[in-house]
Amino acid sequence: MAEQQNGCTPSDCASCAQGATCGKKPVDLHEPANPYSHVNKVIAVVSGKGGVGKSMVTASLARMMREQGFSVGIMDADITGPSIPKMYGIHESAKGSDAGMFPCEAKDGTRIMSVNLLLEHEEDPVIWRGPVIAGVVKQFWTDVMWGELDYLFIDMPPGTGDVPLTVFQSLPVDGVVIVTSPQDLVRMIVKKAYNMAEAMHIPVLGIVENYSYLKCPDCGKKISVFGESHIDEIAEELGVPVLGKMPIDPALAEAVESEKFYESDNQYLSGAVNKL
Ligand SMILES: Nc1ncnc2c1ncn2[C@@H]1O[C@H](COP(=O)(O)OP(=O)(O)OP(=O)(O)O)[C@@H](O)[C@H]1O
Repeated sequence: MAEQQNGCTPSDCASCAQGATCGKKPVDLHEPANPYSHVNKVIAVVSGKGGVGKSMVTASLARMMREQGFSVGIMDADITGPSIPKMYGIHESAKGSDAGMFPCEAKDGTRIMSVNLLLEHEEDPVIWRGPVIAGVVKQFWTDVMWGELDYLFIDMPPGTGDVPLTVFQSLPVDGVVIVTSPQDLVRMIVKKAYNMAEAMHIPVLGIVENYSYLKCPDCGKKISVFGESHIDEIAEELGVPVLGKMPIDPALAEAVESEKFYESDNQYLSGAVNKL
């Protein structure tokens, strides 16, 4: 897992000849959860680049698990581009007590924390430097009272910068879901995300392809808007499952636009239920 320094893990140390004397023993950088949080599984949703619909996939996975009867939270770690609260029609401010901050609860019971719930006006831009942003994400773990959760999904900012690094090092992430779209650079981009997770010793649970195709409303033909998909080959090469292929679906876009994602019923990822 993320207990590493100089590329070593505790299990590496156990079998290393220098294990007893090495001054570079792994340091556990994990931050403690808020005492009022009991989270069973933490899943980070990542993408190697922006614009692939990562928030859509995060919320879709959360919805799916919610529909299965699990208690679910979403941590919106995309601090400079938060979109989760609006998808669920949440515009209020998060409340707090001496013990920490309460996540806001969506109409389907999904608990949400996002920087937008802490800003005076939700249109205010977040103009903070990387370390400050990373610190806020850490606080979403240490200071938020998530309560009992079966799943906490983290909507990560795109790429492999400060925030993903902080999340992987500081939070007990159980697995990563990689989101991508069927475009030319996809092989390289997926591999970047995969390699980052591997470097942090976090298992990749699978890949979701978004914008896979568009179904013609008249004849039902599938149109590959962004080119032919290569996700099956890439997933096989990496030895990870494809959790689903999501088409461009106007019903999903409408659920976001109308801020009623809590009503959306996305079947495209149903194959992922047993893999999370
Ligand atoms: N499969 C889809 N079908 C229809 N609309 C989609 C789909 N995926 C995403 N969208 C829409 O595209 C827009 C951008 O999606 P989203 O907010 O998830 O991207 P994002 O999280 O900003 O992407 P990234 O974080 O990768 O830059 C949203 O308005 C969303 O409703």
